[in-house]
Amino acid sequence: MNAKANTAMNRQDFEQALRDKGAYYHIHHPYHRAMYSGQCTPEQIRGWVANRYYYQVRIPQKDAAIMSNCPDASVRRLWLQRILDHDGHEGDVGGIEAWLTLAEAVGLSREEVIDERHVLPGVRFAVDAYFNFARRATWQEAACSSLTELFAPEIHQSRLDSWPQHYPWIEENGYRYFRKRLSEARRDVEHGLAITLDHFTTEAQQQRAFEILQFKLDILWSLLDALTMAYVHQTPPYHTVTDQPVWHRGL
Ligand SMILES: O=C(O)c1cc(C(=O)O)c2c(n1)C(=O)C(=O)c1cc(C(=O)O)[nH]c1-2
Repeated sequence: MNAKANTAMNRQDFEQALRDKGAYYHIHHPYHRAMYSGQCTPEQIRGWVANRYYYQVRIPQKDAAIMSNCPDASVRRLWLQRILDHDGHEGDVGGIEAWLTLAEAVGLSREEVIDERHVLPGVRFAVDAYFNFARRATWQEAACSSLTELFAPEIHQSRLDSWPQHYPWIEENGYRYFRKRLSEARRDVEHGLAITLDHFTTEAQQQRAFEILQFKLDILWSLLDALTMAYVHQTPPYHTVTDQPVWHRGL
């Protein structure tokens, strides 16, 4: 037998190893833990919602980038649904609009969210790293990077279970986004996972898949680190020299 035996995991073990990466999901970040244990101030909730808006608007652009790199129409036909989920279509205002409803429900104005004045540079850089990866990676690698969605239904559910009781000042209609994502994320991940299990079949490829998934976990964690500096430690960028939000609003 060839001395260089294939030590790749079988499909089932590979899927389990990808799922095990959930140990590093941002559900465990102190900022999230504080949010669903009721320890956040209204300002901290608003800061998270206003900054996460940048993720919301970038996600469909990211998905369009993946589609532009994918020559397979049958994959594109399914992937397209992600863009419709966020941008909306007849009968559904879409996730970006639902996020703006959440923003208003927590006391932000649409205007201050849409103009991205609250988006911290660290958040922008983290989200843009995801977008830029999707642009330059193969569509299979980019699909793999979406697999943090394996863990997303649990985080949306944890907000639905805990926020209304801890934060009675948040208007009920704000929760629609989280409810909407419960089924959408499950459907997305079925597709993303099938692509990943089909494509990453050698040991080296599977190691690459773990690295890609860790990259995405790093993005989500870094986003919350930036929020922690600004809204928990009260040390936003340039705090040693000014209390003004002088950072750029995106180029
Ligand atoms: O609220 C969250 O914690 C969270 C996490 C993630 C994720 O794991 O990337 C997504 C979402 N939400 C989400 O709402 C969403 O639409 C989404 C799309 C994607 C993706 O990578 O394509 N991730 C996520």
